[in-house]
Amino acid sequence: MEKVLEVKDLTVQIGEKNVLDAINLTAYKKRVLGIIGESGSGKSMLCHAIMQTLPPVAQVIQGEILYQHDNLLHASAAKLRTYRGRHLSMILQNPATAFDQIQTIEGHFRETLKAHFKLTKKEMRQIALEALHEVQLPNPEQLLHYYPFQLSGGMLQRVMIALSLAVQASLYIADEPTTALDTINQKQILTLFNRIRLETEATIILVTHDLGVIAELADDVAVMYQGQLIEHTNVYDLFDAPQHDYTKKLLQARMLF
Ligand SMILES: Nc1ncnc2c1ncn2[C@@H]1O[C@H](COP(=O)(O)OP(=O)(O)OP(=O)(O)O)[C@@H](O)[C@H]1O
Repeated sequence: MEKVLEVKDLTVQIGEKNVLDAINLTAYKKRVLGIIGESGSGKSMLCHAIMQTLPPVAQVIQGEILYQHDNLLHASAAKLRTYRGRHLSMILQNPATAFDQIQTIEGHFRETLKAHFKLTKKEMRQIALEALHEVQLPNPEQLLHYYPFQLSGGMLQRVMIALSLAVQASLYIADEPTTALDTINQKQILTLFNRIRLETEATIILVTHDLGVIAELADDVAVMYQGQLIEHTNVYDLFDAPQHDYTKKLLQARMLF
């Protein structure tokens, strides 16, 4: 298995508190790494640390974040911009905040593609249409002329994924991507992630509260508890032979439903 991302001994503090405490984590090519853990355990902090979008109050105390063997913590601002726009894709819970409300969907595709490739308008349009088709949004031609506020949360979520597909992102970080969506949209997004896993070379890091989602999609799982990563294993071992008491409780709680 090819390592795409390696987090080594990462500690992040807010005030006196270690919100991430000596985290070691590996994500592999073409695999889905699920991250679970109770509210406040540090899942979002970990995603933001990887994307280098931590809030200003958070301080990295020690560690490394290696993306394709390059330490993101020491990358230049220009390199980080390239990584974020082209390689790393963060799929947010509330996609509306990620869009410029006075820019059409086509405008968003152009801006993203122009930043990383030399393409004509016609080529960019073609790539956008193909990506929107990939995420199974209806009437892509028409959609290109829409503004973000004209689309539902589920549609925007898919446009976000389409933008990442258009640049062939290699690492998707999805922080509770379906929490704000209704059941039908949830299912569609998860199906889409499954297709990305099967049909592209990408790695997906998926934060979720839902063990059902983990069972369905994840190849590997990391369990977070109070800022620590207490278990990091493949999905079969997690369900068959959980090591940590917290993980056992989590699995038992699920059996009750
Ligand atoms: N901007 C902030 N300022 C101060 N503390 C913060 C901030 N953001 C997060 N924290 C704290 O950092 C810790 C980890 O939070 P984080 O959001 O990563 O948890 P989480 O596991 O993603 O929780 P949830 O499942 O509820 O999203 C928590 O104790 C939280 O209160």
